[in-house]
Amino acid sequence: MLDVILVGFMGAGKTTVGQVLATNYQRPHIDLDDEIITLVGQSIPQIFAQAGETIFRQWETQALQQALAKKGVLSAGGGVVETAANRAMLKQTHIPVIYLKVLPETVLSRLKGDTTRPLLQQGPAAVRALWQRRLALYEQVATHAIVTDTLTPEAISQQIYQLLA
Ligand SMILES: Nc1ncnc2c1ncn2[C@@H]1O[C@H](COP(=O)(O)OP(=O)(O)OP(=O)(O)O)[C@@H](O)[C@H]1O
Ligand SMILES: O=C(O)C1=C[C@@H](O)[C@@H](O)[C@H](O)C1
Ligand SMILES: [Mg+2]
Repeated sequence: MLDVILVGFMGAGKTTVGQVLATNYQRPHIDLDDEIITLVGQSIPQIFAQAGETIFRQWETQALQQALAKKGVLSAGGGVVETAANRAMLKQTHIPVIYLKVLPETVLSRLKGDTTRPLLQQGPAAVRALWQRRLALYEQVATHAIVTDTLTPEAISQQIYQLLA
């Protein structure tokens, strides 16, 4: 069974913190975006460009289903909460779901110049609107939340460990 699932907006640090947690506590690390890339055999920008977001979300649901049966630390993708079936899976599981909270300003600063996230390419106003719309969705699925804007990945990893101890 997984130990913990990390959710939150793009740039919240799910991948970074998941790697630190997994290394520190000698657990496997699973990144849902990497699982999708392996499943489909294409990069995320390629999937969005060729198949579109709706199909990407279907792959994401399949990857989540598979990941929930694995062991270790799962870093979700930022949009995992977009799909009702994913929210239901996250709410039903007994695995702790940690919401890494981050302000849009922090996201925009951390991900300035990023070209790997298709939903960031529409500019700051669109990112802020997406962030606002998703707020309640992360709250719905989370068992715990950590405000991460001013914390290092190491400090966040330690807070998660303490929350789960
Ligand atoms: N706590 C932090 N403090 C400073 N920078 C951070 C922190 N966490 C992550 N970053 C930086 O922000 C960027 C995005 O981090 P990361 O890829 O972990 O985000 P993510 O939540 O996995 O995003 P996505 O939803 O797109 O998968 C990286 O450059 C990373 O180094
Ligand atoms: O927030 C999102 O919708 C996304 C976040 C990334 O992790 C990737 O899953 C993809 O770029 C979509
Ligand atoms: Mg990530």
